[in-house]
Amino acid sequence: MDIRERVAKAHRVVVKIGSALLTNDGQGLDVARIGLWVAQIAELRAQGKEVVLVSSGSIAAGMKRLGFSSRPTQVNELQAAAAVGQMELVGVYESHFERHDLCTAQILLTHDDLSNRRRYLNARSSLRTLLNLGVVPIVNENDTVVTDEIRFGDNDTLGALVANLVEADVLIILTDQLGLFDKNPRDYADAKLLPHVSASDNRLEAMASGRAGALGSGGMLTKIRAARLAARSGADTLIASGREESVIVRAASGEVIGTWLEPDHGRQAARKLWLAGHLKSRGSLVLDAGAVKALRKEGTSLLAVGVKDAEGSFSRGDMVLCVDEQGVVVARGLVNYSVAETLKLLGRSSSEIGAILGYEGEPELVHRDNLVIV
Ligand SMILES: Nc1ncnc2c1ncn2[C@@H]1O[C@H](COP(=O)(O)OP(=O)(O)O)[C@@H](O)[C@H]1O
Ligand SMILES: N[C@@H](CCC(=O)OP(=O)(O)O)C(=O)O
Repeated sequence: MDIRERVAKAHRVVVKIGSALLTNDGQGLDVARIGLWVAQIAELRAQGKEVVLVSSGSIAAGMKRLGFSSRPTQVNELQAAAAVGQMELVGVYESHFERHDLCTAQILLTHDDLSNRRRYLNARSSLRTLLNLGVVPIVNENDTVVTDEIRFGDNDTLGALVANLVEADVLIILTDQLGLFDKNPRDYADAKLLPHVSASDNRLEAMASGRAGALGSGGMLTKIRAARLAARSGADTLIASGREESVIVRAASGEVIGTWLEPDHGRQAARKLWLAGHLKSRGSLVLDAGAVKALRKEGTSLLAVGVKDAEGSFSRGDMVLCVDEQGVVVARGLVNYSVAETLKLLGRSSSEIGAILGYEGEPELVHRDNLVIV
């Protein structure tokens, strides 16, 4: 099906609005423009679509309130700015949405919330309930409690994980550029806008310099990765300028207004989506060529016989990366044995596990149900 047709039929849309845009390049929250986006979201709701809003801006708004002239680098100052700014942010949204008779809800998430299976399922159920009740959930990272270990750091990733969580059809990422260019338009005047790309195209990274604007955090790189993550649940992603007239309504009708990043494979099962969203790993397993092939081509579990080395400080149940002998990540999964046990099992067959460890554990190092191919 053509992208226009597919997007126009979308029932569930996630809209992510970035810091650079929300704060009008550091001048405090752009209240008037927020009003325009809210009116467009209200229009989508009137068309019967469900919308989740992922909004940045708490740190930038808090910075202004607290009189910081640049984004703090210390975690405690970032946390303080976020706590102050989030109040203002949700206040502005709530008053705009109220004018359209729409109810909003604040959802603050951390990476830990989504990597813990029980909390992930709770977050999913709350979001779905709110959508069924006609509420517009407004999601941000819970910056006040995060430390580097457990933060997403950029809201593009959070937007994609929310798209996975609610199985959205479309993720719209609004930023301060017209879309994805073949090189950074801040640095190159001749950069060309790309209207359509495949989310999995591995040439995209090279086009996106990691450099973000003064207020944003991830630049285009995190937006491309977000599109790939969203593609796992079948969502089309649009990166577009939040300053274009009626951008949200036009985007949701499938208009080519920026860059569409299309999924090129089918929707993954819900449990695999949760695994794919597990972004922090505790170690890695080095696979031989036979194991790489078995995982990629045959979708098998990972057995110790195909593992040559193990690194890190993982315990049973932790997320580990499966890499090939050149260090390229092939898959990620939840491991059944600690690093100390894994090192004893390297290259050994499953039937030997009991004799080596002194107890009978699972025959696989990583079961295929707990494994996602990257
Ligand atoms: N190839 C590219 N195309 C467009 N923008 C790019 C590219 N490479 C890097 N960028 C930068 O990414 C920035 C947007 O990311 P960011 O500042 O994190 O915004 P946001 O707060 O909206 O997430 C742009 O202002 C631009 O300087
Ligand atoms: N959670 C942070 C947003 C982090 C951030 O700047 O993200 P992004 O808009 O993706 O560049 C905040 O509300 O300030």
